Amino acid sequence: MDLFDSLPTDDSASALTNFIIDGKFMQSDYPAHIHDDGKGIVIDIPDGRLYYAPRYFDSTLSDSIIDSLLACDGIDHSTHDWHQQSDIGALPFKNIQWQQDSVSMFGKTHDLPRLSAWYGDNDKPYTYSGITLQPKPWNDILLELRAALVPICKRQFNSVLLNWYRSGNDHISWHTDAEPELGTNPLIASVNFGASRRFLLRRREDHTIKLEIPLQHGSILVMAGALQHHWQHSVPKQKKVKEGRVNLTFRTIHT
Ligand SMILES: O=C(O)CCC(=O)C(=O)O
Ligand SMILES: [Fe+2]
Repeated sequence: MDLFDSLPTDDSASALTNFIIDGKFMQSDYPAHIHDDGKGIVIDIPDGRLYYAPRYFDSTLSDSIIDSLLACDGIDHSTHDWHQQSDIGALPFKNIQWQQDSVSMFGKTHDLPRLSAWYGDNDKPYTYSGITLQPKPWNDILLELRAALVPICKRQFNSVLLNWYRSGNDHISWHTDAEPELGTNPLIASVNFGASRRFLLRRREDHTIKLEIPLQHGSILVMAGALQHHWQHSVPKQKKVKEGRVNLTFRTIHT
């Protein structure tokens, strides 16, 4: 079966109108409209543009995708206590070789508060938070997800960074995706499965200017324009969230 046989064809367009009130995105001041594809919302923010499709993949398909992304021989990923698991990189994951990355700061190493994996064309190394990652080769699931983005992004990305937030304790701090190898005004497509988490954006030079988007199971968020140069983003801790979440950010690396 083609994983993407069942893209939603239902009344998702009518559900989208709940995100737009008087021409503005949710509680924000930013103008928003429904995209011609009927699946997503376009949000215009100063120096950037966002496309958000809350249910790009239907829930049955999304369930099976997260199941594949976390599958590990001999472990039930949905009940396992991943925060207590050491030696992640040595486990027999079926599709994604997850790893615990760490960063060095002031002579000390710190584990990142999430697990990650990097896949893509093999000639595209990437430096991220001070660590250089060599991508692992594409597999079928990642290629299908990449293909599903073509109608929106009109391009084939050459790499993807996966983040696994094991629970609401895992998070990503304020940052921009403005590494030099992404070029000027990078287009970044973020795909989300599992727990719904808060995705926050704030202006680099004025942190009181903010926007929040709930990234739910099966959603896609595309960040475009000069956004990475003017806005930071983060996924804060949400202590009450017990369920895991996998986020994939597809990117084009220029080397
Ligand atoms: O998990 C997310 O939604 C964001 C991930 C992210 O910002 C990144 O990997 O650079
Ligand atoms: Fe990011």
